[in-house]
Amino acid sequence: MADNLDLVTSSDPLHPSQLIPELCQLFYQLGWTTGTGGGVSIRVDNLVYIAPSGIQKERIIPLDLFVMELSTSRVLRAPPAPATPSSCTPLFFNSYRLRNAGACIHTHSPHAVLATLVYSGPTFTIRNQEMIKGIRQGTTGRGLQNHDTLVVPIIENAPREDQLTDAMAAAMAAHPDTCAVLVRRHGVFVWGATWEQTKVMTECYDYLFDMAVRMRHLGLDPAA
Ligand SMILES: CSCCC(=O)C(=O)COP(=O)(O)O
Ligand SMILES: [Zn+2]
Repeated sequence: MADNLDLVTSSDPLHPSQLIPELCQLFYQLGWTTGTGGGVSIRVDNLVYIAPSGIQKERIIPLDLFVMELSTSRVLRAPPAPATPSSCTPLFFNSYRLRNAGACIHTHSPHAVLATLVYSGPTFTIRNQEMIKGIRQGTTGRGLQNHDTLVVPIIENAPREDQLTDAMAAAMAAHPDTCAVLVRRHGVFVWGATWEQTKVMTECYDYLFDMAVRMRHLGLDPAA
């Protein structure tokens, strides 16, 4: 395969090849992408930018990135072997194909994981919180109101990431307004129209997961 180095070479700080390493470093500091876990993917039209699998995400550089074609799943650009694309690639593709997302962020945030333990059922629910206003309604793209009820589906973890693909797609179909899917004892996937919207929503979701766990610990009902 031709190296297609031009796909990951840019001096523009807003180019996906520059943004993904920067965001991974930022998210590492938040405990979202430690131990090689979690990740960030960005789509520009038919091009999907993906980090390599099993690599310390906070040390990624533009030349480490894969570029894939959304319509065919073909790899257009790959770093030297033995690198492979993130094992979360089919889950990122769910957000692009089923929601036309512009970016997808996967975190292993302890706040998200704890929320999936405290909420033992198939959904996480919280209402009447200011930070809910940072989340958008999936179907309309409009921002939610603070008094709206936020529902995030929770799917069960699996030994391999690709085994989560169908369950994630089913949860997205059952919850057309959600912009996130929690994976029990694992983390969360958040998507949005742009990387900026996706980052903001991931921060708000993370805050709300933490808030709900703390409220329950205090005997308060986050869904009340
Ligand atoms: C200790 S990380 C286990 C794999 C995982 O859940 C993840 O998010 C990272 O997968 P990748 O293939 O992108 O390294
Ligand atoms: Zn993961």
